[in-house]
Parts: sequence; structure tokens; C-alpha cells
Amino acid sequence: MALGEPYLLALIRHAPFWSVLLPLLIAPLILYQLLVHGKRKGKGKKETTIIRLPPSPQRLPIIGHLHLMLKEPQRTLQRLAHSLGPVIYLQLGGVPAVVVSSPEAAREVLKTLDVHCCNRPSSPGAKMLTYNYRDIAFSPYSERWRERRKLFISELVGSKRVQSLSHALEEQVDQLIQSLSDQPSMEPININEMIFALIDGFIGTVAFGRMSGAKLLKYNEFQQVFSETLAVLSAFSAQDFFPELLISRWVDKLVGLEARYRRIFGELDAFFETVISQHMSPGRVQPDNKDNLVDVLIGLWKGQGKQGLAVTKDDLKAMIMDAFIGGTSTSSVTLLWAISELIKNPRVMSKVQSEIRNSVNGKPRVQVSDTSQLKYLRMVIKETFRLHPPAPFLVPRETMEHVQLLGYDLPPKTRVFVNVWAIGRDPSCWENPEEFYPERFEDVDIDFHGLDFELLPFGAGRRGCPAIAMGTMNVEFTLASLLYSFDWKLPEGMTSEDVSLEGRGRQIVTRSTPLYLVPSLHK
Ligand code: HEM
Repeated sequence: MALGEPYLLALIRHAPFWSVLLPLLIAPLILYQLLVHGKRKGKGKKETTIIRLPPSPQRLPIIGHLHLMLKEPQRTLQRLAHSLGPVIYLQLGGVPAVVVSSPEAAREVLKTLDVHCCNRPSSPGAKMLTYNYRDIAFSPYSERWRERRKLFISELVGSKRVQSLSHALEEQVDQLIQSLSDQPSMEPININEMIFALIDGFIGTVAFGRMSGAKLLKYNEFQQVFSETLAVLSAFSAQDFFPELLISRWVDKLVGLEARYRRIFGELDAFFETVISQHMSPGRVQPDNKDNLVDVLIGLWKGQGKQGLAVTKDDLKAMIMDAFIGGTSTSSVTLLWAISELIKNPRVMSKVQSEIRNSVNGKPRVQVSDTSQLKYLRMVIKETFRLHPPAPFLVPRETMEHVQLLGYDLPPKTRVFVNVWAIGRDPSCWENPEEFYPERFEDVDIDFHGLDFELLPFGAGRRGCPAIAMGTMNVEFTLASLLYSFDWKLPEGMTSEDVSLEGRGRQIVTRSTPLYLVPSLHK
């Protein structure tokens, strides 16, 4: 956005979606503002309730602060927190929201007030793609969510289960190392694609038993559906931000968003149907890990499960979707950021490779069990999570009742964003916060399991990631293996300054450009 450019103009220039939409929206929205907000204000006066909202930046008519969420909102809101403080109030269209940007405020939201703000806001896109919130990540806080989350942990991602699945990951990484070793030397490789295929293969094996999403559909088709799913889940929907406005449904229809939801839902559903029917086929060859998620869920669906857990076919599909969307993008994005930082920091690259090579010395490959010895590697991963948490705002929460946060009032149904990206770069917690310096973890006992509010890549509290053990294993083991077996260089003519660390994406932030590197087998 050019300096001094009026926000509304910048908005139109940067977002063609709005430029088409704005004229259509303006008239009814003004009416909306006048009628709905006018009514609310009137009501407030009669009830004479005085509430103390957190400080708020200047808002625009009608859209309020929506423009702040357009490009790298984590950065914009970090800057605002410097002047307004760690709790900021935003009006996102018709939706009240707060953004918290300090460890203390995050602790309040995710620990002290956790039980009062662990709902997820409703969203028509998420509703359709999760079979009416039958998944875990987007489901409202409820008894059914609790049951499903328990099942997900016990059957798919709990620590015991993860240990028993380590062979599946070792197998995937072995295949990758083999295929990289067979490549003609000095050929640059698209690291984004390589890592995505690897993690997809692993999550696919865990969930389906030796079938990856990419193998079930044609690889490109699967990647397409997958990235489109993430894209629509992060898209700006009028219904998300103007839920009380009847016309917002029509706006989403008009701009083609509803049709996109339906098309992607159709493709995902067809994919899940294929998976389920392959698992139920009488002539199917049993995979090694017979108790993969789909087999377990099919058992529960067919009534052979544990008492009290009624699972429908739609529950089953929604949970597979969580495993794919939640598991694949986060783990692969973290690996990609870690490799990008290491290529930019040759000192750290050489130190971490020496650690791995000295520790694993002599073995043809790293094994999952080796990673517990790799202290510096773990610091590298912590440092990657600090600077590049895959979900810079976690998954948005919603207050279920009136709460008080650090002396401010938050009405019910206020959307709560935790800017963990800003917390990871807060100079009051971290020295030289912009520097990639894993040694900072040598003397401080800070971890990412949701107890230290300075470092929250997996969130915390009731809605915290249930798959920390699996996510950590994916990242630690894959990174250790790639660094043990290969040396990595930039393509001819590129220097480390050319490696961009710019991110893109609203819910999951990945590199804005693909990373190409040349591997050479380490003898
Ligand atoms: C590096 C890896 C990963 C990272 C950084 C990560 C991060 C996150 C974050 C930030 C949240 C939201 C937490 C909150 O709102 O407080 C989350 C939730 C979730 N994650 Fe992960 N995740 C990872 C791996 C995985 C994997 C491998 C799976 C499944 C196979 C998974 C499944 C889920 C689910 C189901 C939720 C929703 C929890 C709920 O709402 O109750 N994640 N994750």
C-alpha cells in the first residue's frame, strides 16, 4: 500500500474481489449499519450498561477494520499493538473481534478464560466442508466435539500411537532419500513440492494405511483440491463478516464463493467416498497398520466400536479432512521455513549437520529414535516455530459469554485472535527478535507444548493442537534425515540474500515463492 494512499482506494486496488463487490454492498450495508447498529446503540442506552472495550484503531465506514486483515495482518496488527497495547478491539464488518499480542494476554485467553472462549465462530464455508461441523477443528465447543477429539487422539495422534507409526514415516523418508539420490546431480529441486508429497504420504499412511491422498487421486488433482480447500477456508466471505445481513448470502452467491464451496465439497466428498469404498472392499489387501484411522472409524460406524460412540459416515469424512488439512499443511510449512532459514544461515546449517552426523554416525539413515539425542536440531525447530508459526493467529476462537480480559470487557460472540507471530517477535521476551539464533534456547527453558505463552505454534488450552507429538515427529525426523543424507546448495548464481522469507496466506502462512535447492549426497 503506497504511503498516504487512502485506505478505501488501496483496498480496491489490492483486492479485485472488493472492487467488484463494493458498489453492490454499499447501499444495503449502510442501511444495515443504521438499522442494526442504531438499534443496538438505542438498546444500550436504555439498559445503561457501561462496558470498557479495548483500544481500537480508526475504523472505516461499513467495513470497520476488515482492511487490516488483507495483507500480512499479523504484521499490521503487531505494529498497531506497539501503539495501542496488547489487546486491540476490531470491528470486522458486523463482527466484534479482539487481537491479543502479548504472552500475558495470551495466557488470559488460553488458560484463565479458556473455558469461556473456546468456541469456534461459525462460517458457511467451514460448515459445508466439515459436513456441518462434524470435524474437530471447526466444531463448536460441545459434548460431541469433546468425544470426537478424544477419539481422534486415542486412534490417530496420541503419543503411543505416534510411536507405533514411526515406521511409516521412516518408510516415506527412505523413499524420498532414494528418489533424491537417483536424481541427476546439480538439478534444482522444488522443495515445496517435495515436502508436501512426503508429509501427504505419511498422513495418508497413518489415516488410510499405505494410501496417500495424492496416490488416490492423480497427484496434481489432489494438490489442486487440497490447496483450493485451504484457499476457500481463508477466503473473505460476506456471510462470515456480516452474519446478520440477509443480503450477505446473495453477495457470496454473486461473487461465486458459494459455487466454489459446493464444487470443492463435491470433489473432497468424492475423494472420501473412494477412500471408504476401497477400505470396505472385500478383496482389499490389508495394510501393515490395519488399525489406521479409516479402518477404526469404519469399525465404529458399523457398530463394532466402543460403547457410546456413535460415528456416522459424515463424522468419518470430516475427521479425515481434519487430519489432512490440519496435519499436512502445518508440518510441511514448518519444514519449508526451517530449510529456508538454514540456507540463509550457513553457520547454523553447518552446526546442526555436524550434530546429526556425529550422533547418527555410521548408520545408513536416521531413525526416529535418534532424534531424542539431537538437542541443537530441536533448538533449530523451536526457533523456526518462533519466527514462522504456521498459523500466525491460531484458529480463531469466540467468547461464549461476557468476559473480562486484562480489565477490558468482551461481549459474548466476540471473535478472539491470538497473534502468536507477534508474540514470537516481542522484544520484551526475545533479544534481537528478528534474528534466527537457535542458541537463545540454550539457557531458557521455553517449550511449545502450550505451557509457555511466549511460544505458541500449537496453541494451548482446550482447543490446542491435539497432534503435537505427531507434528513434532514429522518435522524433527524429516529435517534430521534430509540434513544427514544430503548437503543442500542454492542453484547456480543465487546467494542466500536472494532467499526470500516473505510469507503468504491468511490462516496458514507459507513462503510466497517456491524454494529451489540442489541436493548432493553426503558420503
Ligand atoms: C507442525 C505441525 C502442526 C502445527 C504447528 C499445528 C498447529 C495447530 C494450531 C495452531 C491449532 C489451533 C490451536 C488453537 O486454536 O489453540 C491446531 C489445531 C488442530 N490441529 Fe494441529 N498442528 C500441527 C500438526 C497437526 C497434525 C499432524 C494433525 C492431525 C493429524 C493436527 C490436527 C489438528 C486438529 C484436529 C486441531 C483442532 C483442535 C480443536 O479445535 O480442538 N495438527 N493445530
